Amino acid sequence: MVARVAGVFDEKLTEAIANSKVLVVGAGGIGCEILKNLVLTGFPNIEIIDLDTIDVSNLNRQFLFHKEHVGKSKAQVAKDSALSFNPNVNIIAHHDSVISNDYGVSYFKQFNIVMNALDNRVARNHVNRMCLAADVPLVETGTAGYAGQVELIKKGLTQCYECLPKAPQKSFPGCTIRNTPSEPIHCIVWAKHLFNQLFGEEDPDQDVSPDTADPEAAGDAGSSALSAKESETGNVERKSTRTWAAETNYEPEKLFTKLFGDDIHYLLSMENLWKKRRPPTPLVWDNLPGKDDSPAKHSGLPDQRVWSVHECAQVFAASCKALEADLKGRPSGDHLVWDKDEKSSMDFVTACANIRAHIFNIPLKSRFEIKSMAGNIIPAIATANAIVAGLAVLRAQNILKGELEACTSVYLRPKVNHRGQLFVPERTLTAPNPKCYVCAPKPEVALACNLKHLTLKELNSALKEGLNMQAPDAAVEGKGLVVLSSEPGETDHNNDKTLEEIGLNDGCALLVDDFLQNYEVRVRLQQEDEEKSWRLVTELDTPMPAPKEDKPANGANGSNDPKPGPSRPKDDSDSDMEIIEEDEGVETVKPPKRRRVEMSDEIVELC
Ligand SMILES: Nc1ncnc2c1ncn2[C@@H]1O[C@H](COP(=O)(O)OP(=O)(O)OP(=O)(O)O)[C@@H](O)[C@H]1O
Ligand SMILES: [Zn+2]
Repeated sequence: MVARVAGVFDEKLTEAIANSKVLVVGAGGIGCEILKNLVLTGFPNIEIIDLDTIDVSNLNRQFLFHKEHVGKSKAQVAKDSALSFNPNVNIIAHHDSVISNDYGVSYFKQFNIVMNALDNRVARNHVNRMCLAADVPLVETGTAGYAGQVELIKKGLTQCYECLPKAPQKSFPGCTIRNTPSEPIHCIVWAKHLFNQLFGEEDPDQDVSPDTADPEAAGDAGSSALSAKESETGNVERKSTRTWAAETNYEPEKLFTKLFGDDIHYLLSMENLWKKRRPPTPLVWDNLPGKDDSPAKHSGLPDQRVWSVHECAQVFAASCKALEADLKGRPSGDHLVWDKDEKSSMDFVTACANIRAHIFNIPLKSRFEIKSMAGNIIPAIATANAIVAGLAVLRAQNILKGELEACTSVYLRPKVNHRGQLFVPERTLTAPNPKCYVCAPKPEVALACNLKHLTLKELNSALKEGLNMQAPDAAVEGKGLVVLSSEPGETDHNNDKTLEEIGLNDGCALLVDDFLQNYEVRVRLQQEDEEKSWRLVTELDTPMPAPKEDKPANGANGSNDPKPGPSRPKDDSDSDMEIIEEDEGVETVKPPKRRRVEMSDEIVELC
């Protein structure tokens, strides 16, 4: 099949398309559709970037990919398949992260339009900045289940991707997770933390053992358990869970007894917790509910069925052993990264979450349901991707015709609204937020921290994490003193000095820039004695205009992006699923094969 579009569009558009050059970022669910549409519409010069390889789970909706392509570069295969529709198109494929020095401002400048088909904030923020710096119109797309969105981002004309604050991650108090879970999600978060404690990157904020500092337990928490003997499985919370597990050779029965027996006894001894709650029931390995279930109870798809506690314990044992073997096969100090698509990781979390749920009288869930909840996932819908990609290419045509004012955002609603609309366009473009710390003429932000404690190394992380910079350089305003340099080695000797030690005090301002992103921001330092780490204070935090009437409420579909009015859906797609939000940790190097960090990691606040 060869697409022929001559005569379909008016002369002006045909010519504009013929002279255009378009960059598509992401060759996943939406990216494949966009590429196909561009090729069929006669766009002659297209570049496509994707860092990933094709997974079997992509095949159900990323139709440019087939079974024989599994393991190959998404960008390259997308190119090859798209060329079969129109071999006359010039497509350049990059198997690469868009967040790479190779794609600087001058690279972006060569395009008339950039089209984002990404699945994470980090990459979206980055492309947003590159397009602002290069002054290239960006068509930003996203879907979340049946909902979707297409919007134009154009310097000086519209809001940028970072003009509005992002929805905070859903958080649960640490003591709910560790001591008093009451919903399945609490057990799922606990199970993911346990995975990290045993096999992943250990994080002290993800402790899974009973929390004796729980204010509700009021001081005498667990005194009886503490005074009790040091059990065979190790005293509760005296060693790190990992150390103890390694010493016991990850013996499933011993792990089970500690986690679901001893620790629960310990929690029971925190009597105040159970005065108004149903107390948990410790489990005994040899006597688990469901042991004598008839085989009929085990029929049906294992993913859709709720496993008995006995089955969960068996899956727990098998997955523990598989994960231990995986960990042992790695160089010392390496760790596993939880991945909902990795069988043992998902089995482990399903089993642990359900065993804990049973203990706390919380309804058990199927593996399928837990997978959705563990990744904050909703199904990825191929038709939503296709519709959004279609709208995106229509917007690309508007842009080429110079009709920027007509490029209002369009929202795909999950259901027809009271006016009978499935697509809801904005009436006008939304102007840039003058307080945006990215696209304002003089971007500014405050960094609240304790200058006596925050080191330069931590400042570097704060700028990277908080401001999504890749390689920040920072100099003291008015003095020109360079305190952070992106040149390796230049300021490393100061890494462990605190900001106070290098002479920075409350009210000082740093001029911070990221050469790669062509982005400069003034960072005011704000001394806060109580601040344990750091916090960005932006004026974006001021309330935004109320949602307009006929749009889905913010986050209505669980999307990640708190735009006023319709939410900006996020398309963190997965096999048959789509993640709404996660603390993205997309690799920024050039990986031939990535292993995405897909922890949705609800930020757990310690109470
Ligand atoms: N920094 C980046 N540079 C280039 N491509 C990226 C980057 N971050 C994400 N992507 C790509 O954006 C695409 C998003 O598409 P989509 O949401 O459909 O993902 P996907 O194909 O479902 O991936 P998976 O199911 O493996 O998570 C993915 O192919 C992903 O590899
Ligand atoms: Zn902005």
